[in-house]
Amino acid sequence: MGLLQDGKWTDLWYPTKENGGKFVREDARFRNWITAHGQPQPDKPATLGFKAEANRYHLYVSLACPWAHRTLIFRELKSLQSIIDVTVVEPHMLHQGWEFAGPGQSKDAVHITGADEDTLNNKAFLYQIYQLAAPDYSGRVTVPVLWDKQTQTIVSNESAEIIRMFNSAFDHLTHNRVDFYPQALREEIDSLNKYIYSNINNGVYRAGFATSQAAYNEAFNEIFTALDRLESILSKKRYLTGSKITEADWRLFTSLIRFDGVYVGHFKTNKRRIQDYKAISGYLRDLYQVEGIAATVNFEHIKQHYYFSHANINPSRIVPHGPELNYLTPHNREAL
Ligand SMILES: N[C@@H](CCC(=O)N[C@@H](CS)C(=O)NCC(=O)O)C(=O)O
Repeated sequence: MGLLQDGKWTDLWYPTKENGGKFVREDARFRNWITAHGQPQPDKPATLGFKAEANRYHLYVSLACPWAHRTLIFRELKSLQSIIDVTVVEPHMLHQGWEFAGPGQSKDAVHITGADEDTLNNKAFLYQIYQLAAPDYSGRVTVPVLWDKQTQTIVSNESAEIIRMFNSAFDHLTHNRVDFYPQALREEIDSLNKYIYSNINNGVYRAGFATSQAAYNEAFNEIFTALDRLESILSKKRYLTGSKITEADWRLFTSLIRFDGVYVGHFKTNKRRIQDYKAISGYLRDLYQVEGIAATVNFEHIKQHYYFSHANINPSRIVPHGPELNYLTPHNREAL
């Protein structure tokens, strides 16, 4: 685990000491946009515009990562599978960060089924993809990465923005006009996203990566206060904003699906399991059973990543076999 400093790889864990033991997530640095016609977003003049074209863009993802998982879900639900191809990194993120399968693997690497070689750029490590895009890059090397084959650069490494692009920029090519960010619900979705990001999506990391009891306590309390609030919303509505699935649901989904299998144990978010919340657990099964979604969930990569990569949290690197999970039982939420 590490980061690039002036284009050079440095093996460093997150600096929590200077923040009283708190984990503070760094902002993503590549923030350009793909639009149907290639102009930059009108409200983001500093960014470059990229034109939506078939087979021009490539996704680098980890199947373990909740942020990357969002992009795979949108690729699936927006019929982008044949237009945007994907490379899956190895789940173990070790001294050289994310790495690909294949002959260039680091000596500590263990190949896990489902990880790919980088046949597009022929690199061994994800940081080398960042170096291709910006030879003097400084910052963390994260997934997902949306790569432009034409200009050989990274369009975006911010999942929240990649899914917005996927939601609409390619509609004229795919003719899939399902809208997960409809105009009338934008304010509500934005406000849910903000709340869920800080208390759940990033909340579990703030609990798990905390290096002081106080920082852990704060995150832990915020997570379970938020889950109680979501339980109350979801006992009255099938999805967060009502009867239609929106972006806010998919952003919550990728954290919920990792909760009982990993966060409860590895990140110590163990006041309750998702299974113990009647409404949230039914809602999670409902989303999991949407066509195409189960195939985007890989529990082997998820468990291998967290338990094996974070040796400061789990020094033995033993990956637990349990718990038994079954998201295919009836959700009984149609009536809501
Ligand atoms: N803001 C980014 C966050 C992505 C992120 O933090 N990904 C994690 C994996 S779950 C990562 O690659 N971490 C490597 C690191 O922090 O060094 C997004 O949502 O796209």
